[in-house]
Amino acid sequence: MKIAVLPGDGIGVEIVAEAVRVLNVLDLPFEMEEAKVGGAAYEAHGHPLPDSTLALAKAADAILFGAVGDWKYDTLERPLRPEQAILGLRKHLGLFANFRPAICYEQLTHASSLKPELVAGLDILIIRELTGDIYFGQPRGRRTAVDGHFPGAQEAFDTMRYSRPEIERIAHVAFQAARKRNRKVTSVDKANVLETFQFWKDVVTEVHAQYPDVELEHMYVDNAAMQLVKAPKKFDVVVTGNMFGDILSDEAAMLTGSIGMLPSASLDKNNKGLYEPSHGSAPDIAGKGVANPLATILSAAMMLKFSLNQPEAAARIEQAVQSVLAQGLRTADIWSEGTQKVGTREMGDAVVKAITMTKTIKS
Ligand SMILES: NC(=O)c1ccc[n+]([C@@H]2O[C@H](COP(=O)([O-])OP(=O)(O)OC[C@H]3O[C@@H](n4cnc5c(N)ncnc54)[C@H](O)[C@@H]3O)[C@@H](O)[C@H]2O)c1
Ligand SMILES: CC(C)[C@H](C(=O)O)[C@@H](O)C(=O)O
Ligand SMILES: [Mg+2]
Repeated sequence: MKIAVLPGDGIGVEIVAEAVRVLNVLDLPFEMEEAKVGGAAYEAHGHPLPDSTLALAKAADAILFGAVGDWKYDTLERPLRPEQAILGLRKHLGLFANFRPAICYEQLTHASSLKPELVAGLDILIIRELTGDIYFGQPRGRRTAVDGHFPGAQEAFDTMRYSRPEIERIAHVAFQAARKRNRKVTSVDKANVLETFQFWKDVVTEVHAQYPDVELEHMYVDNAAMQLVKAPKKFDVVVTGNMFGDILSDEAAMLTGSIGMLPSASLDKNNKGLYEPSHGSAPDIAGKGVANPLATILSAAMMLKFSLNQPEAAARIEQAVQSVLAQGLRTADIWSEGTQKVGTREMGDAVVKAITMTKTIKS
């Protein structure tokens, strides 16, 4: 089982180190190879996604990714910016299906910014289309306006687009995922304004005909943003486009207590995948040893389940995470009165120890 390890920038380095330690304690025949990506790769090779990193990612059975980006690269021309690395990996590897489960662990009910009763027992799954939409649509650029409110002025433009097969395949992913859960899909769109999303809604409705056992509801994205904080437990599977999914998944992260708790899996049509926390490189706390590594550790568990066919090992990681939370250990982002504040490393240590304990009990 070959895993490409791409820590990236900022806290990416710190949190991936903990996930790797957790994987190593499982006693499975992993072959891990690390490569630079993002700003780190730009510094070393002059490009955020060097050919060698892309080749490693392609050759691996799965990819463990940290995060990329730093404010200092924001003035670089766009193709050289760190974020292009993760966008390029998604595109080149065909990782169109992004799973972002938002689960509120019992011990973190009080860490959420919402009232405990709203999030207790929360378990929703955001499925974000990841290789289309305004993120990748062409043309895009800058030009002189020939019409609009200010003809002759400089303007910038992007293109929002989705093709029928792109919508069909993500709709199938969502309905199939719902069959393994509570059989409800909420498709989030902006069909009242955007033709791209009227088409999205039409195609999702057509695909739904093949899944009569799954309930489908449509919701506009502005309402969905509101409903997510009003009554999040009414959702089961949420399926949406690339940009709305980006925004709603950060919002959903706060239902779980912290963005540092939200893992993700980005899958291709054969379930080969890239696994990363939903958050970024957090330059504001990078290098301080305080970042929460649990989203990355839980992403490693998703990797074992989805791409490496090791569901038992995945369950051991998930149980270990629950166990450290039950012990009262908290990084700063999920800390509350009466719990013990720990750093990135100590949190990783605790997860490793909890896994080792289950190993001892089993043998
Ligand atoms: N997939 C990715 O690599 C990815 C995702 C999102 C953002 N980014 C990039 O990251 C950089 C920073 O972006 P941002 O600040 O908007 O978003 P961010 O997710 O990096 O950080 C947002 C806030 O959440 C906190 N945070 C994030 N992860 C945390 C963790 N594990 N533990 C504790 N606190 C955590 C940060 O300290 C910050 O206050 C930008 O360059 C952005 O483009 C990369
Ligand atoms: C860094 C950026 C390109 C990325 C996105 O917008 O997809 C990030 O916000 C994410 O959620 O993975
Ligand atoms: Mg995002």
